[in-house]
Amino acid sequence: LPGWRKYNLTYRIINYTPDMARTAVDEAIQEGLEVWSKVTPLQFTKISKGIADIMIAFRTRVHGRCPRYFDGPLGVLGHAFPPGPGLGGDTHFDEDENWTKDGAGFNLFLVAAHEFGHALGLSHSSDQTALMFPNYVSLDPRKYPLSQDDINGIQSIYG
Ligand SMILES: CC(C)C[C@H](C(=O)NO)C(=O)N[C@@H](CC(N)=O)C(=O)NCc1cccc(N)c1
Ligand SMILES: [Ca+2]
Ligand SMILES: [Zn+2]
Repeated sequence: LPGWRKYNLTYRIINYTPDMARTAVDEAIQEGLEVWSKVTPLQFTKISKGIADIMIAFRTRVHGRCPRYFDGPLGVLGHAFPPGPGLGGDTHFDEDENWTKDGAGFNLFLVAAHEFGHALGLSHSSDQTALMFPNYVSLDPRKYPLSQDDINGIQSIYG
């Protein structure tokens, strides 16, 4: 099964980027998760210690026991592991990027929403309008970032 076998998932923000206010990071992450909970029965609960399903961290280059590495400024912006125990669901953002809550640099909400798609079981889409399209397209973050392709994908797992 490509998805989580439960609807109530926990997440924990392990560390914060210095690029943004902590409250702005909390909001961007929460909204990035809400994009998906709005169209599925999924619920997300923030915890501040212990092991969460979705452990979120800002990292650079080779980091911890993560099998994937970051590449400095630009290029890869983040990665997330598909549902499962341990590393499954964990989401990392490349701290060598300039993270913002507006149009400058890379919008954390938009990248987070994309990465959480992976953390919930989605892979990349060839639909240019999809949030799960491989490349970052700077959308107006206030616009609804999910395309029908994204909704079909997530509802095929958690319908
Ligand atoms: C092979 C992967 C590790 C690439 C990585 C990715 O897809 N992470 O989910 C990534 O950071 N891709 C860049 C594009 C690239 N340089 O390969 C990206 O912008 N992904 C985040 C993103 C954010 C918002 C929207 C979309 N469509 C994509
Ligand atoms: Ca990078
Ligand atoms: Zn991706």
